[in-house]
Amino acid sequence: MMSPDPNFLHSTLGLSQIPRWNIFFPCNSTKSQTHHFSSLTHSGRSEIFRVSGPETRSQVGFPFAKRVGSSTSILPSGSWWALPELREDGAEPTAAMLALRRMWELVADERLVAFVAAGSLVIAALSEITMPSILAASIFSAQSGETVAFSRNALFLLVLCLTSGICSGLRSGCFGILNVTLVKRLRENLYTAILFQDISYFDKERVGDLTSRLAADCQRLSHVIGNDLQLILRNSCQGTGAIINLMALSWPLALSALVICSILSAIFLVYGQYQRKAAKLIQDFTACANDVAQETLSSIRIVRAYGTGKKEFGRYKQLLQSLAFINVRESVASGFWNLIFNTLYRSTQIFAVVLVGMSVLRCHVTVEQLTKYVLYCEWLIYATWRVTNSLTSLLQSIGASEQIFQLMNLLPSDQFLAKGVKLERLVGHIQFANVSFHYPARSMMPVLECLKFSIEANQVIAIVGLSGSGKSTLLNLLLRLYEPSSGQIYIDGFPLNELDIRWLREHIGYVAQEPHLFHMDIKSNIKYGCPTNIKQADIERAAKKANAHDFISSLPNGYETLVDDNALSGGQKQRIAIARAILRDPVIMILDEATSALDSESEHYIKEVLYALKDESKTRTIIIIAHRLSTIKAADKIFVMDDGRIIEMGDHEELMRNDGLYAKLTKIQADILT
Ligand SMILES: Nc1ncnc2c1ncn2[C@@H]1O[C@H](COP(=O)(O)OP(=O)(O)OP(=O)(O)O)[C@@H](O)[C@H]1O
Repeated sequence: MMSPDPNFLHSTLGLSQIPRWNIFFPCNSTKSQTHHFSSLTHSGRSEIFRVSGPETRSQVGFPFAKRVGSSTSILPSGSWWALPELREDGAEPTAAMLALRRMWELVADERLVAFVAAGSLVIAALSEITMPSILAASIFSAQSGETVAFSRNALFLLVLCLTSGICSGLRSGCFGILNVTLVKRLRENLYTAILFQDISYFDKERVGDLTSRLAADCQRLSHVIGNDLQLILRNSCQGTGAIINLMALSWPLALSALVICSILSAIFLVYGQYQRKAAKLIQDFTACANDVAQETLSSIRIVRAYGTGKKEFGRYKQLLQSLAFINVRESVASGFWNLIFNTLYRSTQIFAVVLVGMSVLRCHVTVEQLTKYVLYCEWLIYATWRVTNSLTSLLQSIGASEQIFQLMNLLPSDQFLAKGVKLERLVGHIQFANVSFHYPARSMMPVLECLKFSIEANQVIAIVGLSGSGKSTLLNLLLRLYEPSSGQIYIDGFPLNELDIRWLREHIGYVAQEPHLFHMDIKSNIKYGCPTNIKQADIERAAKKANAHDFISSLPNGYETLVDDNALSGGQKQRIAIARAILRDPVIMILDEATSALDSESEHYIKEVLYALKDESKTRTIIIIAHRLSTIKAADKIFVMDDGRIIEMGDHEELMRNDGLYAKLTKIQADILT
């Protein structure tokens, strides 16, 4: 099996697939004395660099012995252990304190629960750590026939047992509540912060990355309170109790136990770091593998049609190899850790028995003290291990929280902050005054240049032009999805950016070029964004005007049919989207005709919709981007766009007489259709 090919990973995944880390993956190197690493960076750039070292075969490891290569490479710090590099996300202690404070602010409402959690944690820990001492005392008091002391100890044990049981239950329940509250509030705040960003923000960010912040990263943070913090506090209490008890028994013995714990902690820190790095890589590569599988399976028709099944399997297999590469190393490291931990732990017991046994023989300590020493040593070692483990995990989880808090710090778009003007009545007069625009993501590429026109209320305006000439962009500005780079747009004489955008959008009906249906029934899709008191009769009326009623009624569940983006044809989706826009009874109707709607049915259908919209008492300004020019002959005015400018303007007859681009496009389409 080959090691993962970095160039493959780079070209097929881009870096967006591995969102958060700079990953350096060891390449296959059979002869050279150096490691080649390929870095997959955020910019998608692939860098190769070398690290000197012994000969390696950084292959995945099956069969294991064959893959290990030279025997020295598997020794600690040997080249076999090299994992892909990634940006450390463990938080600094100061950043950790800040993050913990923010988390506390999110759960501060539940402070009573927090105090009960902390209180029960301390009481349970103290009860548990007192037990070994009383247990030993009970046994030895029974052995020496001290009935009163035995009964007192047994009763005390019962009380400790009850308190630790009740308090442990309270502790887990309360920490659980805090945990759920934290994750819920994190997700609420994060989702709101994302939802109210400018549209240009979504041009830069991948939806997959944002949803991963919401799902995986928030879930990961839940470990902080539910697990890490709880375990750190609990084991610190128990560890301190164990040390105090050991000190009370004999301070030289207590110091020797502490030395063993320090050695174990140091080894664990090294192993823990390796293990967490491996865990993060496993998480990332699993996510990549899932992405590839999701992409392939959701495009299965294209994959089948182009016969790329094997290639897609290859993509997936490469990622599985990367996963196996890391998993094998992680498993071997875990084996080493278990070996060291168990050996040291058992040798501590032997050491204690030998050392303290000698003291017993010399009558310096009693057998009861020896028993207590062994028991508390055990507690101390486990407590040290758990504190070290949870502390590393806490810092890692908090490291992951940085991006969440950064996102939560984003201010909502100005559109939602500003309190704009609500006009008494919207008439539908639109004016573009020297409007120029470039997308924020492509600041060097002007898309619209010095647009200057006005549209009277109740007019039907058609916008035509070659693909990429800026038609949809013009509508995006009118919907205020983006702000013009220069110039001003006026609605009924008011600058667009001074109007209350929510109010304005209530009066605009918009049908996008690629209409999107939500995963809900047709009825809910049609009334999406309308007030809740819409009647079924209103929905059906809108559907009839959009020519959607007949096909909806023919479905087995009619308006109750559950749909999504895949369950209907393009034309049917377009009709539902039009019904949705009509139901709003908009003053300004914006229709971005689907590029694919170049069939003969579409001609009648667009005409019918325009007719239905005009055939009403209400004044309505209609702007339609038309790809099929014969559909818009009757428009009051036609704008012809080319390369971000309006190069011709007039009605059908005028433009045909002009014999410009419009006339040329009309003739070409007529020739194609005859
Ligand atoms: N979100 C975006 N970020 C950057 N550039 C964009 C974005 N959307 C569109 N563009 C670019 O802006 C230009 C105009 O695109 P627009 O979608 O407005 O053209 P169009 O005339 O509507 O095309 P079509 O008829 O094919 O729908 C194109 O060059 C396109 O690549």
